[in-house]
Amino acid sequence: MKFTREDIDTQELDRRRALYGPLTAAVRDLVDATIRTEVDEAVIREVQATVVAATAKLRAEQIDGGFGMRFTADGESIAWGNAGIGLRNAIAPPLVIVSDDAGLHWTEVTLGAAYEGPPGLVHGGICALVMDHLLGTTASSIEPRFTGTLTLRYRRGTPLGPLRAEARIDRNEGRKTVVVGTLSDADGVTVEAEGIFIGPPTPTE
Ligand SMILES: CCCCCCCCCCCC(=O)SCCNC(=O)CCNC(=O)[C@H](O)C(C)(C)COP(=O)(O)OP(=O)(O)OC[C@H]1O[C@@H](n2cnc3c(N)ncnc32)[C@H](O)[C@@H]1OP(=O)(O)O
Repeated sequence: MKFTREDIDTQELDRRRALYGPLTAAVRDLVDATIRTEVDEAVIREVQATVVAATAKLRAEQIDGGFGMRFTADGESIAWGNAGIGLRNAIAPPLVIVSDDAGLHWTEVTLGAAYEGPPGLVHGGICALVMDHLLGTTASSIEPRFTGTLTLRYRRGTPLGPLRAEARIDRNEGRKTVVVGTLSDADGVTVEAEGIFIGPPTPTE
């Protein structure tokens, strides 16, 4: 697994956020526009050439493989390629996860046309992505945990649009943490989730 240390201070981190965040937002918007556009064929071809040229510019200097997870000297994590939260990943919704002192973790996110499965509804795999990441973050609030088993019950279709997901730890069993959660729209729960998240063995195991 690719964990590296990035020797930068908060100011530099903020500078990079301000640089890459708007680029990612623009690409995300491009994805949405590509799905929904109804412009003329000539314009489509012109835009394609522009996008290909822009991609070639970004490709001029690239890292190998995925972005990995980097940590600053202050211990702040930079998971900018992550499919759920990545600041540099236009595929990520992106999720912003918050928590309270009582252990509730939640995220409010709007999923648009790029996340469609059945017409007008969120793709089931995207619901799983949201719940996996939220439940995994909840499980990892004390120490890192990886998804062992994720069980979802799709109670009804999840409409595209604004959604809220919540999670909390149900119980800890040694290095297993069981987390439960829900995904909801304005009318209530659409998906129930339970996950078993597993930490690395302790040195005595
Ligand atoms: C810094 C970053 C964080 C930052 C936080 C970021 C949050 C990220 C959220 C996203 C999380 C992900 O997507 S993670 C990516 C998806 N997940 C993965 O790739 C994990 C792939 N699987 C594995 O690496 C492994 O199978 C593990 C780690 C899950 C388990 O391997 P292991 O450690 O060898 O486990 P093992 O000794 O056999 O078993 C330990 C105990 O767990 C149980 N167990 C084992 N596997 C499973 C399983 N799949 N489902 C249920 N239970 C299981 C066993 O019965 C046993 O229970 P008992 O006998 O003790 O009762």
